Amino acid sequence: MTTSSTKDFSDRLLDLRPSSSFGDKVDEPDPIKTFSDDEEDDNDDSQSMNDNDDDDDEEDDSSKVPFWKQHLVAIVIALIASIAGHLYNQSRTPASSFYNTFLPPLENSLEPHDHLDGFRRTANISFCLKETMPPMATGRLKLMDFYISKEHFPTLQYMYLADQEGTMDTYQNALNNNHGGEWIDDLNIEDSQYQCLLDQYHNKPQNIKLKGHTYYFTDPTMEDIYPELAAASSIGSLNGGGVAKTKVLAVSSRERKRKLQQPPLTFTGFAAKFVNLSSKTVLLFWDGKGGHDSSKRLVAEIAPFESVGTATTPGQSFHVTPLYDAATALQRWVVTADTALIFYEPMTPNEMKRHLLEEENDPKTYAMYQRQVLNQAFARDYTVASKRTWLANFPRQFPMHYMHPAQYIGQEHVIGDWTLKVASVTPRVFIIDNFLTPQECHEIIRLGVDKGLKPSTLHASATARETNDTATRSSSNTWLARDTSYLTEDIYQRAAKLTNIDEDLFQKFHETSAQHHSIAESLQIVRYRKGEEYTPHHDFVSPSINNRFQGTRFATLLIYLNTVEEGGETRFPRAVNNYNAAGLEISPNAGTALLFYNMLEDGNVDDLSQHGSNKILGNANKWVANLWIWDPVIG
Ligand SMILES: O=C(O)CCC(=O)C(=O)O
Ligand SMILES: [Fe+2]
Repeated sequence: MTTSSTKDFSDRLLDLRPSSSFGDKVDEPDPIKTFSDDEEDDNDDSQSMNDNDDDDDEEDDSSKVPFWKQHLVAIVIALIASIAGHLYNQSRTPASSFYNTFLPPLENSLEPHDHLDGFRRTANISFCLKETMPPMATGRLKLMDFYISKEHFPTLQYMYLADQEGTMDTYQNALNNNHGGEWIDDLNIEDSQYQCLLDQYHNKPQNIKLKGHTYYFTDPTMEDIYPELAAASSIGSLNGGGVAKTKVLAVSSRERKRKLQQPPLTFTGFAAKFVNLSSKTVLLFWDGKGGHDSSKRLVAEIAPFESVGTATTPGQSFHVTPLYDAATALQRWVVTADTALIFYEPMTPNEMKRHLLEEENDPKTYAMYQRQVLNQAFARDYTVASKRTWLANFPRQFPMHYMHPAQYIGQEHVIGDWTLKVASVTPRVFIIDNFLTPQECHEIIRLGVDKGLKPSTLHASATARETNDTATRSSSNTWLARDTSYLTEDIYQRAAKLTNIDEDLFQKFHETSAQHHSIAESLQIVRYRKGEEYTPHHDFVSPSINNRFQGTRFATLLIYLNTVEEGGETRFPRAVNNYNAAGLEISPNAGTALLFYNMLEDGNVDDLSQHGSNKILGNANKWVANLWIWDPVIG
């Protein structure tokens, strides 16, 4: 079979090195894990082909045979592979122009396109009557009310004003030039929702809050996820046994009820978010397992009025310290899933106003503080309605990219030759077999090895610095830009087709470009060796509250490059199903892809999208490629 030969091939060519030096390095899983764990850059680290990690060369006992004879087969294979690789991998460098006569040069235009035209951060909130809210295409979104104190009117007002602006500069100016947070009457804002807000502001007594509406995502029930079982129960009771029973109807009602239950999950983790509502940078520490000073670990540095996300488990404690005095805890919290959004808020709103406006004369920072307080107010109402933690920044436009529906487990969507099979409704996970051929898997691994792998890193938010925590993520990785080869180019095209998103948006991401017109990062190639793992984490990132687009990793396309027999399953430990207390586990199968969404339709990120890679148990390495797709745009 093709898959087993794939494995043999990669075992032989890529997994020859003993992995013992890494095998026992991994600690027990860590109860904290930052939201975003990956470098976003595709910088060209010029590491050599053989990644420098302690390959123990095996003793050669046939030393009397001439070198060339010993290695003849390997040399011939390497030569053929290298020529074939070059033929396949048409680079645009002049040196390979010979091959370019066979294929047209790679196109990588960075033409600005218009998917952000008309983007409005305030698009999905309304201050008019509920009845005027447009009906939603999906039944999973329900209307909710939220209430904003009248003091926050200027903050909203400047958000509407900024949304009217065309460029990033005029947008930021409108946000920042807010006259010290005071309302001014003569702003020319055309938005009809804003007009309703203005009416409320004028017509409501001072102590009555402004009332807004938006939609929140409602969790699917077990009946939604298993409609056949649910139907069996209702048809059974309607027919009362008078009709000939089908196989499904033969299930007793107690049995049906049991089958519609989720086993108690073995994993209790969740995403927590820490917001610094103080005007000084703080350090966020996790207190660690030992509970003494030496066990504490730095999670991230949090700038004033910014935030950081981390995955954790109930009962873990965290504290913040001043930036230059890490020994002094300013405040400490023990987190639970119900208190997963934490504000470090040392001053009252009046004190902060006095401090920033009178003492510091800094209306720009005061405006940022107010946006965070507005977010805090919305977060409370969102949680009351949805029973979920608001981990995004209010207001956040709903995802603009297409999302494949996942109505029940086993549902299928056919796109060309692919079938997307729903493996989980919540979180939304699809399995796609034969996304790559075995040869293509080999080629991607080869490109990754050529580029040079280095130990994977982690970072906590768009603004936090990187860390390298081997207890959390012990793999090695590298990045391949879209225009690396015709194959990578093709993978981006396939990804666009599979996700039903305009292919032009998947253009090569240029870090240096101010244009922000890509939604796709470089392809990340990851190798796990025996004993290595990636503890449960979230792929989404926590953007700055100031960011216009609130971009985050909307979807993950994870492609298995080889088949792994022992361990190495991708695990969604909180996936809802009726059969596995460990959630959803998928064994790597060469060429198969997983598509999952890290966001919900209501603009929040999906806490249940938490996932990781189980430890590799056998001697065969695990290789994956992942492609992160952002909404609405990177950065
Ligand atoms: O290797 C896997 O199965 C998961 C990888 C992953 O979650 C990631 O790279 O973010
Ligand atoms: Fe991940």
